[in-house]
Amino acid sequence: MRSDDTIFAIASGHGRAAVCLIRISGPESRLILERMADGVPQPRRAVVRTLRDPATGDPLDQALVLWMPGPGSFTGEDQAELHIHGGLATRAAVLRTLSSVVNCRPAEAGEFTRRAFLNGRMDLSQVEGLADIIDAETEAQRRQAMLQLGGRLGNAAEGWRESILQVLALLEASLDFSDEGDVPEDLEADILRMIDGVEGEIGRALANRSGERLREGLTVVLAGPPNAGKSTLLNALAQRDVAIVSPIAGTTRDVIEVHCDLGGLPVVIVDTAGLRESTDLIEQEGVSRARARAQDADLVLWLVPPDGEESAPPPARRLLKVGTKADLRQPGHGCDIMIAAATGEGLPELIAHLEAEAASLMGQGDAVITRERHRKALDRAQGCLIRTRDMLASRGPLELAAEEARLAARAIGEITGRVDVEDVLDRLFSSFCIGK
Ligand SMILES: Nc1nc2c(c(=O)[nH]1)N(C=O)[C@@H](CNc1ccc(C(=O)N[C@@H](CCC(=O)O)C(=O)O)cc1)CN2
Ligand SMILES: Nc1nc2c(ncn2[C@@H]2O[C@H](COP(=O)(O)OP(=O)(O)OP(=O)(O)O)[C@@H](O)[C@H]2O)c(=O)[nH]1
Ligand SMILES: [Mg+2]
Repeated sequence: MRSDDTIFAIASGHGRAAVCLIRISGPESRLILERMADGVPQPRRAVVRTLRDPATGDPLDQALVLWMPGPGSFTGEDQAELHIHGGLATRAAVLRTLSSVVNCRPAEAGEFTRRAFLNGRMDLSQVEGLADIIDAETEAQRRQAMLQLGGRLGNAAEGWRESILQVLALLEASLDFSDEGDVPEDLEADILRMIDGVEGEIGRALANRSGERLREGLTVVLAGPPNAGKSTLLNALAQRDVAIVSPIAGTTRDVIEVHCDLGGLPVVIVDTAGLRESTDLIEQEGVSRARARAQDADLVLWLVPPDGEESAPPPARRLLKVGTKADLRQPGHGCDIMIAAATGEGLPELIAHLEAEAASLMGQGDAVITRERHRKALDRAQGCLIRTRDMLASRGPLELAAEEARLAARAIGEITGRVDVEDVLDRLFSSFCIGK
């Protein structure tokens, strides 16, 4: 895809709408406004203009028109916006005219933001923050994404990288100026202290996994024998009729996911097939999917019906034993919590428990890293730093210590996209919607 093309896209949602935003970026943006909108307005001043087909003079729509010249614009190049009426035919007419009056083409997913990145308007960690803002479903996710867009991770990474480059400069100076090929003693102490400082900060960032959990959402799997009341509980938690409930054992076969907002925290509740030996091929598949999801879950709610005490839970990282159909049984069972999803009994307690669990795993909102990509880069950087330090401390070859420091700086550079991130870019931008 050529990056000097002029691109356009509908940046607002599709379907029937009050207003539709058409976004344009690239060198022909000015020409588009001259031909279709009777000239170029003052920069960043919204004006109402009649859009026309320049070939016929035909009025297409009344639009709010914006001119945002580069390099200060979002993409770093000339941009225009047409806020038109939302009708389907209006949209079609404006888009058709756009591609016929000047040389321009529809944008790819994330292409506006890709240009902003390529033009140095934002670093890669900020681009990820922007992607997370679009995908945020809860308040805590939105906050975290805003902090990343604001540069919290990018600034930290740049700071670490600068410190490592300082270490590297001192190592290289020692290489050049010392006859013995080692570091002067007082300098060595300084270098070791600097390495320890950066390594410690990176270690603290790595120790906090709540950012990744918050971005992904906490996965809670409902598992148990058939008829335990899993789907009834899912419907109660979702507050809508998502899953089929019936007195027939083996009703649920597919995995059903519902995204919930528990006090601003994202929790994905997963209903699964009741676990039992079955000769039915479809049910067997459902049961094996249920086991797989339980194994991966952050938390499994193991639902035990009044007559189901003998069944054994599947392997799970964390498991809460929930007695169901409390209305049908005597109190006093070996369960962590008792509910009757059909009547609502015990649900506030269960929800409070889930909220507390979610808060303890992702509630602080103070995590610097939010993706596995960041974790992998920092892990590598930390390994390199530790090798740099060990090499120095054991009077190993200075060249090798310097090389490890160089690799550490490179690994950190991947976070902001300073170094080889081509493969990351394609994946990231394709996760955006068209028009972003
Ligand atoms: N209509 C509209 N709304 C939008 C956007 C947009 O592009 N268009 N955004 C896009 O995703 C977000 C806002 N982000 C933006 C960031 C920078 C600039 C921009 O052109 N800045 C110029 C001018 C600033 C000024 O001086 O007023 C600059 O930084 O120089 C625009 C939007 C969300 N809302
Ligand atoms: N009395 C009573 N009945 C319940 C309660 N919860 C569920 N049931 C009934 O138990 C039966 C099974 O409920 P489901 O929610 O379909 O059970 P399930 O665990 O999803 O079952 P499978 O999908 O077959 O694994 C239905 O008839 C429900 O109405 C409850 O709290 N009290
Ligand atoms: Mg079910």
